[in-house]
Amino acid sequence: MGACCSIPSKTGLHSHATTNSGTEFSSMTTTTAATTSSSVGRRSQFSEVASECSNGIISDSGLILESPNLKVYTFLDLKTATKNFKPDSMLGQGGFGKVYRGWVDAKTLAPSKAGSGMIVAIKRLNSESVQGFAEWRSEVNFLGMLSHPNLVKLLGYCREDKELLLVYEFMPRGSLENHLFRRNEPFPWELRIKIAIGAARGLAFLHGLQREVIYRDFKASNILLDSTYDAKISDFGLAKLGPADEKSHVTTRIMGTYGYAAPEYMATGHLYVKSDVYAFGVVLLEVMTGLKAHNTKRPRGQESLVDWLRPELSSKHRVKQIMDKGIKGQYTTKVATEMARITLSCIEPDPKNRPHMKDVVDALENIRKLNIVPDRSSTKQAVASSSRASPLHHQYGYRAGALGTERKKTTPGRFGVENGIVA
Ligand SMILES: Nc1ncnc2c1ncn2[C@@H]1O[C@H](COP(=O)(O)OP(=O)(O)OP(=O)(O)O)[C@@H](O)[C@H]1O
Repeated sequence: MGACCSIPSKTGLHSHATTNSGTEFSSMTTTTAATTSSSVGRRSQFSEVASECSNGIISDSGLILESPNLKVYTFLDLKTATKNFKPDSMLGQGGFGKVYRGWVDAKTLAPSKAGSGMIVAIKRLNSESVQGFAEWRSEVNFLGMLSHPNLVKLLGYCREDKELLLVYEFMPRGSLENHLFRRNEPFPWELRIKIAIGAARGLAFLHGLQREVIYRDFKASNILLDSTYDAKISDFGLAKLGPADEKSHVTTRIMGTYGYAAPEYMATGHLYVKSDVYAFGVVLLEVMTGLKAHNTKRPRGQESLVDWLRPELSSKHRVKQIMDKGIKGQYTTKVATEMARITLSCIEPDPKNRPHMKDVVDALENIRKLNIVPDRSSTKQAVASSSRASPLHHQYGYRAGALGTERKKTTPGRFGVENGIVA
């Protein structure tokens, strides 16, 4: 019930002229009537779970919305909100476009002048991107319907001629990737485990729906952080509805990010819910070591973090050697070995042997409770300094990982049709 009532209703906010023109999207959110009728069909894609409440269905502390409560913006609205996409308001850049800081009215979500109202993140997709429309539509379909404390909130969208934009709640502490790899000070263990638990809860929610959602692109750069480092999964561009009936997998074009994609998916195109569990295990390995999932700058044989370090995870002694040196003293040996155990199970080559995300959540929560280190002052100091540092001023350069140095500014390469590498 709490989750239900905490979701603010934005019914009636579709006041701007709708600009949808494409047939694929035209039935989605154009008018209240259309929204209601189309959303009934869409809701059934997900499930008939748990109890109903006034604006949706509650499921595992999340909510499947009755209708997508999204505001439709014009391109001019979003130009105004971002000061004409001024370069200095850019928050980051991904494979499909740039993300800008913008301002909207906190109540109506109407665009406002910089400095008044609330900050939002506005993603503007590259107009030349072939894959862009499909990703944009997937984001609107999934994030428009699902609501959970560990999924980033989509507030609205714009589609006008070739312009495709998405408006999200602003996540002031950026992504886990920024903290793990792009800053000079090591990121504290307590925050790493807190974030891992939050992200695991988000995935568990998706996997717990009656018609499961396979996220398909789980990675550190898609875990965004609010002001208190609560994690929210963003970027549903590659998400897929899980198999219908008794099937175990869906077969799909191979797309994702090097280093995170599960071996069975890379080899066959068969995508399982457990393929997400594999990617989650890769993120856990990054969290433990402070090293990137895939880095072509590492020596031969070490490019793939999993291939390189998987053998180390089953030895208590060797696990200590691979932990990020920067956070020494912030966790106990027991914690490191338990982390290694759960990581190893997530990256099992056979998807059947990987745990369910809800079990991963439980395991991580237990690990968090286990971590009674003798002297917590180093952790407290590290947390305080991490909280003081502004996430909006990422320092680029080098930082020490456990086993060497990792160059900061390299986003793991995405693959798929967009850049022509289809396995
Ligand atoms: N809601 C948000 N609040 C604050 N910053 C954001 C938000 N969404 C994205 N960003 C910033 O923009 C960057 C780019 O995000 P985006 O989702 O486009 O790409 P990515 O996940 O980094 O890479 P890829 O597109 O290759 O998967 C993020 O790393 C983050 O720093």
